[in-house]
Amino acid sequence: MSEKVFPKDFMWGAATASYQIEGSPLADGAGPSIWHKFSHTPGNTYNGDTGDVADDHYNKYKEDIALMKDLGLNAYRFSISWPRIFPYGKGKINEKGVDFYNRLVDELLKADITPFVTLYHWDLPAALQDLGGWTNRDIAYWYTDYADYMFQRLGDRVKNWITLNEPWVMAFVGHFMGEHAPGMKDLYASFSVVHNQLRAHSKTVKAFREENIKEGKIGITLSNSSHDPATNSQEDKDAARLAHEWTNYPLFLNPIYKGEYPSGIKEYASEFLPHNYENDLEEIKEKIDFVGINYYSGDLVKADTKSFLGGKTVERGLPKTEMGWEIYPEGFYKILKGVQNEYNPKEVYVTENGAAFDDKVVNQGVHDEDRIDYLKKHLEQALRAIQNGVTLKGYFVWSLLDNFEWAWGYSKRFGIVYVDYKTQKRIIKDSGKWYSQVIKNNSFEF
Ligand SMILES: CO[C@H](O)c1c[n+]2c([nH]1)[C@H](O)[C@@H](O)[C@H](O)[C@H]2CO
Repeated sequence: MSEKVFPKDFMWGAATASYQIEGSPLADGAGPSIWHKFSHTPGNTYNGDTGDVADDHYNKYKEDIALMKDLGLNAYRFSISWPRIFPYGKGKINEKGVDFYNRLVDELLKADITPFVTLYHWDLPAALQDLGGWTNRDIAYWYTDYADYMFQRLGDRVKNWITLNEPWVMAFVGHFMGEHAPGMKDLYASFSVVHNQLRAHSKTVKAFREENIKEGKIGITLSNSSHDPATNSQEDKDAARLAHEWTNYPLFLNPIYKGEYPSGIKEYASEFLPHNYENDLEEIKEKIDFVGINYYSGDLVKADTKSFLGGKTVERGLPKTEMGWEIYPEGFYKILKGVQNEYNPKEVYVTENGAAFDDKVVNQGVHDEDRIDYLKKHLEQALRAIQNGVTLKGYFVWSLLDNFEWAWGYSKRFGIVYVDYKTQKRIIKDSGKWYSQVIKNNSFEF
């Protein structure tokens, strides 16, 4: 393999999520999600932004798939909105919600674009939150029933399934920091949410196996930030290791692959884990087909007795994106290599990588050289990972379209396609044109 070309059949895609792009959250019988309620609660999002319209993808999906085709994508990662299917989370089924995703999948296949479906990207049916949401052990059954229903309805055409998107963010940003829905601030709740998501994930993997979906594959997508010790001191090294075990893939892959939480979590955070959690570990340890890795940035960790797990992040003084995240491509390699070394997954996909910059339309174009530079530097590290034994099979840029960036509303743009929210006009940014060339050449050098 030439040193700058990705393997033959490497998958090139883009990623989105239902609440961030679809709009029409209550259309055609859909029930409210916790993000519908959270964004409609004053003070929770920038400018009071909500997902009521977003990119109007619910109505413009055919136009957007035509855009994907123009860009040359051969895969597309999107999420299903659980409350469109089960308006109350369980029980009554909303056929019109199922129809939308049937139409979306059929249109993707017509365009020769492989669908990669995320079953859960944070938009929990609000009715289930009223029952405790992810803190209620029964959610493992509610979620598995929802997932299994989707396998039955779409499994003849959708072969690649992701159970959960970034369970760490759901658990800690949503239940400890309070900055995401459902807006809780309870560390015990957070660790119960970690544990119940793992139970739901593994029950769903079992249900997936029983559905016997021809050529089907199932995995999980995990958030990661490369944590390096701020100094060579043992205290900083220990703090960086704990931060890695807590916020990155080990918190979930250790139980899934090894049947136990990471050693640092057991040693320093076991009081927060649910009572008798050990009884669930055997069931949680369930083989998956691939690991999805999300990566955006890295940081330094300094020992700090006042911080949770004894560490706080400090900056390196590197250039930052519009999110204030330092640009650290080498961390991408470290995360990818670390996953392979620690768990040796059959397949790895980069299910999100991208950057927000202050994009402006100039002469009907968006000249986002900073995003091209970010993407190129990270693709170099992804190829380096493959050349060093990582079973990386595909890359999904975040995101196809500028979209609703959670608590930041529409103030942060991650798309390779610009969205004018007043007119809903799409403009392919220079980074989108560049990415199209990457796909055509299977390389970031052309
Ligand atoms: C530290 O970044 C996280 O891993 C992360 C970044 N992002 C994500 N997770 C989410 O999966 C997306 O919904 C966000 O839109 C996207 C951009 O913020």
